[in-house]
Amino acid sequence: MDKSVKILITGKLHEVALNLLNNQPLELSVTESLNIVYLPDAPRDVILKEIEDTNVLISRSETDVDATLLRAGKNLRIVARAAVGYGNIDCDLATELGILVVNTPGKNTNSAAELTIGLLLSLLRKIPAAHSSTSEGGWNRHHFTGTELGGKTIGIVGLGNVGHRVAKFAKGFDMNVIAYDPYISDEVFRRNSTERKNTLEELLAESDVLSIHVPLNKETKGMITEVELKKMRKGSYVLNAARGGIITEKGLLKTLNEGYIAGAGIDTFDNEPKPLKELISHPNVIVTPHIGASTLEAQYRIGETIAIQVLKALRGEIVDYPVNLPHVSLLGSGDLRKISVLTEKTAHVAAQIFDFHPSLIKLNVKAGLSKEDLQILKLSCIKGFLSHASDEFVSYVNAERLLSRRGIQIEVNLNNSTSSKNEILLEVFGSNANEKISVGAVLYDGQLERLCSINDFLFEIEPNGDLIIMQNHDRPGVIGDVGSYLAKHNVNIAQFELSRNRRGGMAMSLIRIDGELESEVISGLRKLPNLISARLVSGL
Ligand SMILES: NC(=O)c1ccc[n+]([C@@H]2O[C@H](COP(=O)([O-])OP(=O)(O)OC[C@H]3O[C@@H](n4cnc5c(N)ncnc54)[C@H](O)[C@@H]3O)[C@@H](O)[C@H]2O)c1
Ligand SMILES: O=C(O)[C@H](O)COP(=O)(O)O
Repeated sequence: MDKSVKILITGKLHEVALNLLNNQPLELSVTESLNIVYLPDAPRDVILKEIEDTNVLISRSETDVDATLLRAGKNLRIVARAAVGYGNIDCDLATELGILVVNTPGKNTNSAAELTIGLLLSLLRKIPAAHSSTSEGGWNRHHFTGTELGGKTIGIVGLGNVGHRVAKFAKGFDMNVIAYDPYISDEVFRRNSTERKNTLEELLAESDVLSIHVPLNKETKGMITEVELKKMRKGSYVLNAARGGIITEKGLLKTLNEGYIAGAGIDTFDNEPKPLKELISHPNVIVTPHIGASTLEAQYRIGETIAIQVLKALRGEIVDYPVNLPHVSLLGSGDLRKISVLTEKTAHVAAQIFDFHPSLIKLNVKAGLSKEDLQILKLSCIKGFLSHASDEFVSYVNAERLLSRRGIQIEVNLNNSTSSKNEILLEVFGSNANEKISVGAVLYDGQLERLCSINDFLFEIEPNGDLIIMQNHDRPGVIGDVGSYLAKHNVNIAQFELSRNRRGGMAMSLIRIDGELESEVISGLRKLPNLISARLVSGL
């Protein structure tokens, strides 16, 4: 079977990304071979064809990762946006399909903020027009009289990474900086020494320059129309290096034509790569072709980050910049990662040993973790539990959604303990009082994993490879019969653990085997004398 992972890249990436993917560093190496298909600027029909057997898509703003593309990507597991804005990705559908979306926030902040200031200086000092005129032999010193930045007020909409950096640069030019961002605390405004405006209207009324730095989404689409622009003072300027569509181009063009807005600097448009002709050719408009992130430095940082995100995700590790991983604080803690892996394995065992319809899962964890960490354990538990029973791809992304669709509740309890022995007890309940199973596991010293109980039976077995779980009457000869039977079928036993409730009573055995087991071997095992049940627990 071909185990290679196909990575389709549809935007231009810095070579550092390709180098990292091609020569994975030891600590990030993945077991599967990677088949990297690099098609920057590929037309849509080519992408639609290539996506069919793609597992990882790495894209930039020119690729619309819409429902058509996502649904065509039957094997798609990761969409990696090599930048910040993911308005061009149908994240809801990606979540529904269990596809992880990652991006690289903060890696192009400086470049986008510098371009914004570049547009502002160009606009107020008429640099592009002065350059064209002078390079054509003109010397029109009076025609190019401009306006200073110093003393003017810049109104920033969205005081996130880029907005905050633009504010910092603007202060360097002695501008007054005001900002509108209802989603951040007063503390952030204080830290940035930026004056908060509680409404967009207030901000518009006081700004000489309006600079947009919000993401494009349902709320921000069309948030600045002709009406909002007319709330600014006549002769004001507008900058948009965030996303086309936040300012309506029709409204902007109208106010420019009326001479109400004195000029605009625009890097991002409604219809890229074919923006509105009247807007880009307007004499008071300065335009660039969405190059806010296009610097060597930003592209290096983005390339490095996106390759690492993809490798981490392929290794099943927690990524640093998930877009659609719900409520998970971004964790790097080794202990948490190891406990979550063991939780997933414990849930995977539990999912293979009950004979009733589960209605409630209780995950009890004894470890030195914080309350926030419980979310990742919860997702690991669901992932381990459902991946056995579901044909759907179960990931950290869609785990909660898939569980609730099955009507199963989950409860996670933490007993905070700083002991070197971390304990996991997973209980699964059905709707009748007698329907309950439990599986316990322990992580010793942050590294030694052991499965330590199933219901009332105690063990100490490594949860790796395939396990046979067998119940039998505690009578002489059972172990011998099972050993000979497995040997006859060429099955090598790596570990055998027997536990019984009382002498001559019931016993349970866990047998860790090397290699894979044919299902007929398990059926045959069940027919041995004194055997009550035998199941194979695989995929650990
Ligand atoms: N031109 C380019 O090449 C380029 C480069 C980088 C970023 N961008 C774009 O710039 C935008 C900002 O990027 P960022 O890295 O600063 O993102 P960010 O997430 O750090 O900041 C966005 C800010 O907008 C605020 N916000 C959201 N909705 C708002 C609303 N309705 N009203 C007011 N504030 C609101 C958020 O609270 C947040 O503080 C994004 O759209 C991004 O795609 C463009
Ligand atoms: O959202 C972003 O980060 C910028 O718009 C840059 O996107 P791009 O470099 O993929 O065009």
